[in-house]
Amino acid sequence: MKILTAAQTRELDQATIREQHLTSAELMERAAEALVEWFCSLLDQEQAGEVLVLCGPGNNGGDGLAAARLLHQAGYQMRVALLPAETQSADWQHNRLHLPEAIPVADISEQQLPAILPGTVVIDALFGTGLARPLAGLAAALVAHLNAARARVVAVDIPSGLFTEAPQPREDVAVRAQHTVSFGTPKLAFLLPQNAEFVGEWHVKDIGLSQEFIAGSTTPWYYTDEAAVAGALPARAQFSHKGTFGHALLLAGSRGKVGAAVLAARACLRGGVGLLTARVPGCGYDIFQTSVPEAMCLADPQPNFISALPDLQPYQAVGIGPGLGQDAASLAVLQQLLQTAAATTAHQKPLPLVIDADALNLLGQHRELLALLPENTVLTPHPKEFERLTEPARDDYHRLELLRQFAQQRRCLVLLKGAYSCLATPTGELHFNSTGNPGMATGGSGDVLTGLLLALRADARLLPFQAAQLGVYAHGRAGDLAAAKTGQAGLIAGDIAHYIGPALREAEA
Ligand SMILES: NC(=O)C1=CN([C@@H]2O[C@H](COP(=O)(O)OP(=O)(O)OC[C@H]3O[C@@H](n4cnc5c(N)ncnc54)[C@H](OP(=O)(O)O)[C@@H]3O)[C@@H](O)[C@H]2O)[C@@H](O)CC1
Ligand SMILES: Nc1ncnc2c1ncn2[C@@H]1O[C@H](COP(=O)(O)OP(=O)(O)O)[C@@H](O)[C@H]1O
Ligand SMILES: [K+]
Repeated sequence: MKILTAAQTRELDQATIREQHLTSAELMERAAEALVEWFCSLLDQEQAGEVLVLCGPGNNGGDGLAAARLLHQAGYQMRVALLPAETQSADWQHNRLHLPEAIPVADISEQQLPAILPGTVVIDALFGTGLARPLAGLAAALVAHLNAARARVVAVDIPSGLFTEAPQPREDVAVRAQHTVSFGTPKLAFLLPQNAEFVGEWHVKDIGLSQEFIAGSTTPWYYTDEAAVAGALPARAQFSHKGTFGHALLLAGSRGKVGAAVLAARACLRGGVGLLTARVPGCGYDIFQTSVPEAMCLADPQPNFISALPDLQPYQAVGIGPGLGQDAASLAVLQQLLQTAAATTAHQKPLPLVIDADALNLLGQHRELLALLPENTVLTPHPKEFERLTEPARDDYHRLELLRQFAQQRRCLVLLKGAYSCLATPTGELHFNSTGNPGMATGGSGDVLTGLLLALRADARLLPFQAAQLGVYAHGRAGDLAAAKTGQAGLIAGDIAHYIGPALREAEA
């Protein structure tokens, strides 16, 4: 699903009106109906108590006025407060005229901020995608008053004060909502950690906006939902054999971290690899062979870390990093891997690599090695590892820009991990993942992801981006399936590996 800018959202609005021969008020009515339907499913009249709608002067306020009317008709006890402005939009005026007289309406002023008791349900319809500048004056005072009130807040389209695709100066206020109900497409602001305290849980409602306009829009931002990966995993042909699905090499583990190799290997096998060989330090040989009998194992001559690169000739993809440690000998292995991979081919392409964890940290310390990365290498840094590869980011938006630049410059697929993990492509696209949950914030989750990505990169049937996107999505989906059984607190990384099969099956052609 595409993520559009505020300007594109406005054009989308107009395109929909033209294409479907609507009035803009009719489109606003759809938005209000979608909001109200969602609201009624959240709280009934009794649970809601009095509902206060705060309305700004534009179409976001217009949505609020229309929703107030519809909720009143549904039997909710409504109150409306209007933020004064020199002019109001035409559809605002339309809905103001049609507001039932039974609903009390007050004008907001510095002297008369609306009373908001703790627990009141407030619908924030002050500003939406038309926010033109940071909040100041009365609007800022109102938002501070609302945030101090400890009300239950539902934001319409986007919490007022948040920009759709840009950061706000730090001192600015924005509404802190528990829920944000948005229309048509998700907003970039929803996907960034710095906005989580404002956005709360977000919901995107389909209001029949022009699919043709969306299809024709250019954007660097995408949201990987179920539809984006549907059918991404080709069905297995009747006469396929283990060679069909690739032979992967995993370089992982050091003394005390052999578990990382075990987890990555299990995930790789569950990811459908044909054959898996793991290079582990000498101390890991028995552990590994006992824990993952389906994989082959090449013990390193060193007992505590990996010091020598096996011959790469038999392999269709190589993963390196989980539990690797940062010994100088392992750095030399990484360097040799990068040099050799560029010259080795699988499926007539540079040997696919997946680089994670300490291998990323080593790259960060020796940035001259970045120039050796073969095209379409998959790197999976969490924000700290990404900072070591690049520079500290000013904020989440700046980090996205660094991510985009890095992926373009290095012609790699770079996955910035976390909630809504963001996959950057060599062409400058950013794909935010929709699956996963905070139960996955547990040691080893990333190792499982590396193993799964390795399996999918070894599968010659998948293009590099498809493999990475499917891997990230299925990893999160496996985490969601696992959490449904164990709860988030009880989830451990091995559970994610266990559910990779069911998660991948959902994406099978
Ligand atoms: N597109 C869609 O798909 C659909 C969109 N819909 C809805 O429309 C919303 C967008 O409406 P919108 O464009 O009228 O903008 P909106 O957010 O109401 O704000 C503009 C007003 O605020 C003012 N203003 C701005 N910044 C300010 C500030 N800092 N401090 C003070 N004032 C400030 C600005 O005044 P000005 O800048 O001219 O002074 C203007 O009056 C969208 O979020 C969604 O809810 C749905 O109805 C249908 C489907
Ligand atoms: N709050 C969250 N929501 C969704 N996914 C998460 C969340 N926290 C962590 N994850 C996922 O779990 C994995 C954690 O990886 P990483 O930080 O490398 O952990 P480790 O090094 O312990 O294996 C990533 O894929 C990340 O996207
Ligand atoms: K709003």
